[in-house]
Amino acid sequence: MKLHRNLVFATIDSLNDIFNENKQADKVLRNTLKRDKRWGSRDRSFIAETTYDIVRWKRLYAEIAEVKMPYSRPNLFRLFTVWATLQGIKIPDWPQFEETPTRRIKGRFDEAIKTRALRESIPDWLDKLGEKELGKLWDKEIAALNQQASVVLRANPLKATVKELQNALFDLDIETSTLNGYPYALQLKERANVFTSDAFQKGWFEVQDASSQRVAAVLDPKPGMRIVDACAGAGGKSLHIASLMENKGQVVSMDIYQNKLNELKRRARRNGIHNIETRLIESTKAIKKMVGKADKVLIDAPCSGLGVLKRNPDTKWKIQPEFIQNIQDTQRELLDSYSRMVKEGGQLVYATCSVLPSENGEQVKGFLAREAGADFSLVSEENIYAHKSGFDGFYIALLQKK
Ligand SMILES: C[S@@+](CC[C@H](N)C(=O)[O-])C[C@H]1O[C@@H](n2cnc3c(N)ncnc32)[C@H](O)[C@@H]1O
Repeated sequence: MKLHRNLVFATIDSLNDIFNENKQADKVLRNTLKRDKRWGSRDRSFIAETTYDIVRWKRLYAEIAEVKMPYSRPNLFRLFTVWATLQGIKIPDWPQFEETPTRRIKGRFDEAIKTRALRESIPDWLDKLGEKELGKLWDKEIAALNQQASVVLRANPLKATVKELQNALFDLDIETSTLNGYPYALQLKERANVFTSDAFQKGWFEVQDASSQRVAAVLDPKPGMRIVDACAGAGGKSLHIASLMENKGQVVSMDIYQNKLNELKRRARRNGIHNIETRLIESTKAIKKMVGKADKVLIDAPCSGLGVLKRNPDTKWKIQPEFIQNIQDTQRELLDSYSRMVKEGGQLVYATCSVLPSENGEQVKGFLAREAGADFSLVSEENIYAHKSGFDGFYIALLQKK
């Protein structure tokens, strides 16, 4: 592979924003990719994938390159050199690479990967926490979470069948395969920009990981029901739920951020969905109004996001142990408070995109042991691990109210 100057520079600029300016990787890349209209899809994927790779492997590469934060521009080039050398790419003789020794990279790599926290490129505290919580599973799980995520779509049955969507994409040279056990999913055989397709503009599909598609499946909403999606965000699950209800009944999508709910409304319009009502949670009033009124409530709780490291590798560098502690307090409060919206005989689904038992099964166990959970019983729970499923790590528990 030949390296092109403007693509490498765009990658270095993106890394600078992510590492030194503490900006979110997906937002930084969205901006960088707007920079030059002449870039084709290969150029764009080079910038995006190289940036994500270097973010993912930051600790390992920094150890090999012997550089420390904050990274100067020459140090960002050293990180890039480690990436390129390990990929077997020849380093060009540009002045930016003059100071970057390539000879010792392979030897230092062999030495570094003897230590798991370096090999998997994670902070020491996270390695300790993962081992404490998952024991032997952690080794395989963190390795799987360091793999690049595959792209999975969810067909919107209000607009198209899976077959119709597959054919429409095939006409655009985008090959997909169906996934056993995920009735609306199509997995892309190769990465492609699906957002520019006519099918996307017409609301035929959303991009949604296979594990995430399990959440609405477990909730099992039926036409005519009233469902509360209490942490709806931009609506990934709400849209899925509403589509399964065939636009009949009501989905009340709540969140504490209006901008996310606005995005949800935009997506609902594209999806041809009319039965979602968004409600901003500004105080406990919004919850009190709904106490005992929902057939089913989904708490897709804010979490550490450790199950989705494949697609958000910068989470490794952004979260701190205190954040995980605080988010667990929030999860406990949400379970106690939002479960009150379930009517008698109704159901509650608690889900996270984390693989830590302390955010998952232990939260549910704690809830069931408290007064707030006294009327509930556990029907089923799924611990979805990336190393077993091949998709995101998730947790989904279904609870029944007496
Ligand atoms: C895991 S994300 C939800 C993702 C969303 N359900 C989806 O499928 O796209 C968790 C959401 O909880 C929201 N949140 C955080 N604290 C909350 C609270 N106290 N009450 C309700 N939502 C909250 C966040 O804004 C975020 O959108």
